[in-house]
Amino acid sequence: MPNQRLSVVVTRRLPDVVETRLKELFDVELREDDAPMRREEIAQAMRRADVLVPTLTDDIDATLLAQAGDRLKLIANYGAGVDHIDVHSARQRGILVANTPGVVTDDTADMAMALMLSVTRQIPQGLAKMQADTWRGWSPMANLGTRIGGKRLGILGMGRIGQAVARRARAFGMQVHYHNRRRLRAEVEDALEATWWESLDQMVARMDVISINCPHTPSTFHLMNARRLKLLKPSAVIINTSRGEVIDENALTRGLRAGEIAGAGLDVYERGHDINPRLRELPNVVLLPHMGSATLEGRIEMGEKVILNIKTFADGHRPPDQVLPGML
Ligand SMILES: O=CC(=O)O
Repeated sequence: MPNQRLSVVVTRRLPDVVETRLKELFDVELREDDAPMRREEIAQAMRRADVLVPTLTDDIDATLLAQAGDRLKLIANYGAGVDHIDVHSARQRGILVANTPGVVTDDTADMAMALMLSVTRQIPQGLAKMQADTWRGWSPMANLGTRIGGKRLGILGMGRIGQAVARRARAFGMQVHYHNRRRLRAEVEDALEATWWESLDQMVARMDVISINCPHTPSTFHLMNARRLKLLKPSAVIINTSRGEVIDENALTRGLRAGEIAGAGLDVYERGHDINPRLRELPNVVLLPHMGSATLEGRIEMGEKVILNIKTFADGHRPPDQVLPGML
């Protein structure tokens, strides 16, 4: 629909520069405060807007999509993961879905490394000591962590983010292994010096650190289930910067409590911010509030991607970051 100002509803507050640009280009409704919209508000928005810009805190399921009017043509998600959107239902209703891949890659990979080092080098424990003023000076046997250099890192999901983690891990001297539905092309694998495992079970059993970097889809739900978690070496550490649903959180908590897994660094949880309370009590766990992609630069670039997706659609083309059900 060229030469027409599209009506766009955005469900959360975004960086100022992004909101300003959206106002220049579209007939946009922005949020006054940052509270997530209620389901009913989203349903209403989907009846009056051409484009909805939701985020991962909005559950755009089939029931909600059934309430969308004929007007809604595009869901331009602010974020890379689209597991909160029923992409199949949207397609059946002729609603396009787009996301913001690429711009969250490096920030999320940085956070995976930060979590890995936090867990293995006990950084939060060191910080707590300093804050409690209980440090009484250097001692050879105090604050002993584990070295990551020379250790085996198993990356589960070798897409953009997995590969960015691999490059960082190589720079830290780790041996990189990965499991992915599809094996990487030989030259990509060689450049990353990464070893492919066809069997996830076999890889899991041999790694010192596991990093979860696959998206959450029906086939990755609880990929790290109780049985597989039991295959981990008791000295192994698990890092998750992807989606909580890939790990059975209760089984992980049990394994950590029982000493069957040495530690975990988690940025994401199975039930959003409703975290298994027992996880909080564990000393060998570093928990972060889903901040893997949280840099101002990244958030602005995500906004630029959303705008490009909407603008391209407004010009009568497919959004560059269209998500199709078959891609999941
Ligand atoms: O988790 C963040 C994203 O999906 O962009």
